[in-house]
Amino acid sequence: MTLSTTFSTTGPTTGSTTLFEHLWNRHLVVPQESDPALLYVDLHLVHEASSPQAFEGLRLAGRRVRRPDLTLAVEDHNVPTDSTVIRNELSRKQVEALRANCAEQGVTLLRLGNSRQGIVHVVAPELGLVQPGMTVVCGDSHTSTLGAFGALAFGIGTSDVEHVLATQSISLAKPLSMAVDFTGTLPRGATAKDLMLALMARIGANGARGCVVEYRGEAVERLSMEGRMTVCNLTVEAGARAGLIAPDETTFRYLEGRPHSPAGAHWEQALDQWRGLRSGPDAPFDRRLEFDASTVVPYVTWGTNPGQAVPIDAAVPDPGELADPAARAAAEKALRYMDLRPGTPMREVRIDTVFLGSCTNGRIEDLREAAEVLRGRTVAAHTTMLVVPGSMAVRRQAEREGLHEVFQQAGAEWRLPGCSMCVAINGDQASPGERVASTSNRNYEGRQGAKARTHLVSPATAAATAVSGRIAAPDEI
Ligand SMILES: CC(C)[C@H](C(=O)O)[C@@H](O)C(=O)O
Ligand code: SF4
Repeated sequence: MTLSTTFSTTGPTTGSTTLFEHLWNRHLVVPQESDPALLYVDLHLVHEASSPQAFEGLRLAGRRVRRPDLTLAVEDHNVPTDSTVIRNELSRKQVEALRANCAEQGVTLLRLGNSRQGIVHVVAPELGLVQPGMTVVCGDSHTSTLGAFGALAFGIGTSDVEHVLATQSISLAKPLSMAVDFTGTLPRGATAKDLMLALMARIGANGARGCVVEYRGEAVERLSMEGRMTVCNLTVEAGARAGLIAPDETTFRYLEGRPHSPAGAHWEQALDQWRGLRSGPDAPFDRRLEFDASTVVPYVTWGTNPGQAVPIDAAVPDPGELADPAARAAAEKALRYMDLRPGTPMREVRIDTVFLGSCTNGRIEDLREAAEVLRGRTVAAHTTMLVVPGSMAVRRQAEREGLHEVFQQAGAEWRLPGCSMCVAINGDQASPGERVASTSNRNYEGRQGAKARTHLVSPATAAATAVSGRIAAPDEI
C-alpha cells in the first residue's frame, strides 16, 4: 500500500474565526455541534509503543484498517541506536508486533534500517505528509509538534488509535482555545527551546491545560520550521492538547518539493488554500496571554517538570520562598530527587551525560547549533555525550555537512535515529543517580532511567555543557 498525496481543501478562515475553530469545523463529520464531536482524520501516524492493543482490538472485531493510504507507521521508541539488531526482548517483541500488524493490514511501515526511518514526529514532516489545514493524530502526546504546519495535530490514547484505524475519524470533546502572543523577538543566543522553557516557567507545567494554543507574533514568525516544531512539541508539556502556528512563506518553502507535497498545478492550488489559514483579527480566544520574547535567555530546568526552570545564570530556587504550599511541597520533593541545594548556581551543577536528540531537538538545525559550539572543542573528561539524529534523513544531512566528524572529534557518540535516551525503553538510558543534560522534553522522576536526574536544555546549552562538564551556556566556554 502506498500513501496518498493529498491536501485538505479547508478554504480560508473568516475575520472572526480562530484557526483552531476553522480546522475543527471543517473536519466535523456531522457538521453540527455535538459533544463529543466526531472529527475526520487526514493523517494517522502509528508507532510500536502505543499501537499493539489497537491492532489487536481491530483483529478481534474482524475489522480492517479503513484508510491504509492515510496511515503511516514508524519504528522509533523501542529501537536501539547503536545497531540495527534489537537485542532487548521486550523491545523486539513490540517492534515485531508492529511489523506483523502492518503487513496484515497493508499499512506502510518505516522499519529500522529504512532510509526514511526515524522518530515519527520528525519523519512525517520530512516526507511532506503534514500539511496546513489537516487533522493529524497519533497515539503519542508529542503529535502536537506537527501543529507547527498549521495542522490540527494531537495525541490520542490507544483505544482511540483503534477507533481511527477502523473509521478514520476520532471522537473528541472540543478543547478550549488559547492565544500566546509573543511581543518582541528572541535575543541572540536564545532558542525556541529557551522560549518555551521560559514560558512554562511563567505559566507552569499545567498553564495551558486542555487548550489548543496558537502562537503568534514576530518571535514565532522568525523561527524556522524546526524551531516552530520545537515550540509546538513542548506545548503538551504545558498541559495543552495541541500547539498551532499559522502557515506562512517559511512553511511553504519547507514543504515545496517534499515527496508527498502537492506538485505542479496542485501546488499553486494548495498555496491558495493555505494562505487563507490564519486566525481572523477579531477572532475570540477562550484565553489569551502576552509574553515578551525579547527577555528570553538560555533556560535550564532544576526540577522534575518542565515548568521548574530558571535562567542559566540563576541559582537553584529556595522552595521556602514559594507562597503556595502545594508548589512549595512539589519543589521540595523535586529538589530531593534531583539532589540539589537551594542557592547553588545552576552553572555549578556537574553533569555526567549529555543527550542531544529527541523529537524536541533532534532535527538538523539542532545538530548544527550544537556542532557550532563543539567545533574544535572536546567533551569534558568526566562527561559522555550522545548525539542521536531524529531521523535517517537528519543523519544523512548532518553527515553531508560533516557534523558527525565535529561530534566524533569532540568525543561524542554518533548514533542511529530513534527516541533513545528521551525515554528509557530502548536500551539507551542513564544509571541511578546519573545527572543528564538533555535536549528532550520530559524530566519527571525516572524518565531517563530509574533514579536518573534530568535537566532540560537547548542544543547549544547541551553542547556547551558537554564541553565544560557543568551546566554552561555557549558564551562562557
Ligand atoms: C510512548 C508514547 C505513548 C509517549 C507519549 O505519548 O508521548 C512517549 O512518546 C513519550 O514521550 O512519553
Ligand atoms: S523522542 Fe521522546 S518525546 Fe518524542 S516521541 Fe520519542 S519518547 Fe516521545
